[in-house]
Amino acid sequence: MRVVVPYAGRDPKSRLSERLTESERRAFARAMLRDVLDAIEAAGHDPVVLATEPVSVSDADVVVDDRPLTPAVNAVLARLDGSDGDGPAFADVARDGEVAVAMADLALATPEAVRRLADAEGTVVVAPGRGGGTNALVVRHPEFRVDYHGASYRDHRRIAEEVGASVRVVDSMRLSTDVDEPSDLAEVLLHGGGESRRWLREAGFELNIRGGRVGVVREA
Ligand SMILES: Nc1nc2c(ncn2[C@@H]2O[C@H](COP(=O)(O)OP(=O)(O)OP(=O)(O)O)[C@@H](O)[C@H]2O)c(=O)[nH]1
Ligand SMILES: C[C@H](OP(=O)(O)O)C(=O)O
Repeated sequence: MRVVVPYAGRDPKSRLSERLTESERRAFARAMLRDVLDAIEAAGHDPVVLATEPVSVSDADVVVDDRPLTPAVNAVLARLDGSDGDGPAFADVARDGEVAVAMADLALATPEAVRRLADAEGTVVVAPGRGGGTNALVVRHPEFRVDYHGASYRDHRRIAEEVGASVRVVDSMRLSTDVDEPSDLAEVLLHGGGESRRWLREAGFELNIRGGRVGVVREA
């Protein structure tokens, strides 16, 4: 299945700016993107980065679309009813009748988690993110469209209901953990296995285990 991975490379991960400089956030966002692409490929699926500006990644197509997240993803979903876009970029979406969308900040994603998402039945499959977001979707319904930000998990369930889609929710710690805030860095150190964890370790981050929830500290 085609898995679209939205990626905003300019000033990414602004909610991490109290811990990371802008160039560090760019490098860390790239490391997370790499982990997501690796998980998708190892699951036997076909990632395509939907990027706001050109980005070089090995083993994955990149399509540049500088529109905001929601219209950029909806232009891909419109392929499912053949009503938008006639370039070659997402021709396989129309052919297959299905497409997945997985965010580039799912640093804990594994091939198993991606397979569970892709194999779930339902004409709309949703993997909720912490705090009300939507970390991954499979769309097999031609009329479903996204509306990201805010409580998008709730919005996507409502939109799916309105178009008559059958909804399945994937309950997955690995897909629900998007890395947005400093406390999420602890999850990467605890459960990550790829480039993102390596990048944090090399940048001097360690777990801070002092009672209560585990956090992170950075070596001076
Ligand atoms: N193509 C595209 N991807 C986007 C856009 N905005 C965010 N993304 C991607 O969508 C996913 C979720 O993004 P967010 O966590 O909401 O935003 P972020 O820019 O990564 O981080 P913050 O600045 O902290 O909000 C990430 O994979 C982003 O790279 C956009 O305008 N276009
Ligand atoms: C794009 C947005 O991501 P969040 O801001 O929740 O990480 C959402 O999932 O709607």
